[in-house]
Amino acid sequence: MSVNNHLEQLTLQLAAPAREAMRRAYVPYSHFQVGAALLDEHGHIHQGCNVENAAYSPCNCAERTALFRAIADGCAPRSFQAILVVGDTPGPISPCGVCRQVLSELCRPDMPVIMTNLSGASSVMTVAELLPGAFSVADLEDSRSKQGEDNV
Ligand SMILES: O=c1ccn([C@H]2C[C@H](O)[C@@H](CO)O2)c(=O)[nH]1
Ligand SMILES: [Zn+2]
Repeated sequence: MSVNNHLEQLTLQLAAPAREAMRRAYVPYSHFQVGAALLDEHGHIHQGCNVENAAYSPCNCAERTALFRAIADGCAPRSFQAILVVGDTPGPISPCGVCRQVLSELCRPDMPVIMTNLSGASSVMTVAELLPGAFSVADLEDSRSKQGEDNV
């Protein structure tokens, strides 16, 4: 299967579950519903919607809801095949910086992120393309090894 054909198949498979999740968004403040559908290595789909809060900062985006749900349900980090996100945006929805950081930790760098809107616009970027130079565990290791040296 060609790369484009594969992405079309993923889009067909994930668009409806993402839209279904979008309708469950809890958004009394922004009134902006977002849905996500995350495909795991076994072919199971984990849905996510945004969940807001009166204190604003605890708001959780649809992408992170799907990722955290999947991890809580026992999926291994970096085992996912693809995520599709949908919002009522003029063009394909763009994941926020926090979600890009979480995607970079929990998904493989080459995993496709399919960004769509309700009119059918769609664009695809890999996790690495969405956040080049992400802060990662490798950055922590360096500081940890230096701490280890200080402690001896
Ligand atoms: O990719 C995105 C962008 C925004 N939101 C949410 C966060 C907030 O609840 C609302 C408005 O920013 O949309 C998402 O869930 N995903
Ligand atoms: Zn986000």
